[in-house]
Amino acid sequence: MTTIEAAEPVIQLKNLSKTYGDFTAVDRLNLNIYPGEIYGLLGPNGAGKTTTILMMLGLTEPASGEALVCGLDATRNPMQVKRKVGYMPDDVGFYEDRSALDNLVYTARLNRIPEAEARSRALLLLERVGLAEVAHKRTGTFSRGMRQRLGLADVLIKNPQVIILDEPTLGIDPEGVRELLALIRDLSRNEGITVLLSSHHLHQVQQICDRVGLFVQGRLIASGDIDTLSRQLDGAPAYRIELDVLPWNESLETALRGVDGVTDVQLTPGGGLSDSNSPNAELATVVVSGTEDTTAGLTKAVIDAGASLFGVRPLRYGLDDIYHRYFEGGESRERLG
Ligand SMILES: Nc1ncnc2c1ncn2[C@@H]1O[C@H](COP(=O)(O)OP(=O)(O)OP(=O)(O)O)[C@@H](O)[C@H]1O
Repeated sequence: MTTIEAAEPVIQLKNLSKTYGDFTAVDRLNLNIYPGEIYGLLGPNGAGKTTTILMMLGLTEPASGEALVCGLDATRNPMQVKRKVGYMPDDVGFYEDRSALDNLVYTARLNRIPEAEARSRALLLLERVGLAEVAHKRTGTFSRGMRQRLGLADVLIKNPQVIILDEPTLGIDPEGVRELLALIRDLSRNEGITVLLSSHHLHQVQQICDRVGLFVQGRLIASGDIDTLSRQLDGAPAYRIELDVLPWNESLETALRGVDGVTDVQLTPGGGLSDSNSPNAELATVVVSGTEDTTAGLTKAVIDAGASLFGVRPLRYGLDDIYHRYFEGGESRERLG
């Protein structure tokens, strides 16, 4: 158990299911999200992300199971949950003919924040999300990126413990995405806010989330940090290490294959580099896959074989690799289920 997991979860989903007629949109979902975490719910369109979020907010009733948010059952206490949770839907609505400031003050009023405090808080938040200069402009003139930043200010006005963001980066240009993600990360790190965000953008999720859940056809097929996810890859080797060695021969290959934890050794095609000290010899670059970090064993094997080691580079699986393996491999998905 990590330190973060020693704390009480802020969000606890227990065997949560949702059906529409015969169709199961969310299937026995179990998930804990801990204080201050940024958790990414990652999945393709129709996977059930929005339905799950709506159940956490008490906006749609589960067929079975429980959604506890800040210790409250969301289905039974939607109003109390609403006070503690800021929710930003994928398309945030504002009064288009009113200014950014007016919109925020209006939300503050709805949340029973006293008038004087509402205005100062709104101005502070506009500053925080980089919209201070357009505070008095009508939101109808705002770009998608500006609207999302205003949406973030809008959910923050009531000082929530948790923010839930549904596809927050949808339709924003790359620079806008970068700014919004930096802002979300900053909020989490500096203010201890717990963040759940849904997305189908792998790279974005990978940049800011502490943990990620892969959601497919209503089921969470894997959850964890990037390293844990890669280890869960249905027995596939989680570690790859690139080595530059000289000379490359069969006995060195056998030695490397014999190291504990090694599952494969592949010579990189065209990976040979000239060694400046012996121009006639070529450095070989090999990729060694394994179920664990085999660096120490590989280094020893190269030296014991009388060869020279010129480079060792760990290659990590990106979330992209992981995502595609899960999403493409129907067969392995079955086995995981
Ligand atoms: N009110 C509804 N009635 C019937 N089916 C629904 C309803 N709401 C959602 N669904 C279905 O449930 C499944 C999950 O939908 P959901 O919107 O939760 O997915 P999602 O992962 O959020 O996808 P997206 O990224 O497209 O929003 C989809 O197949 C959708 O068609």
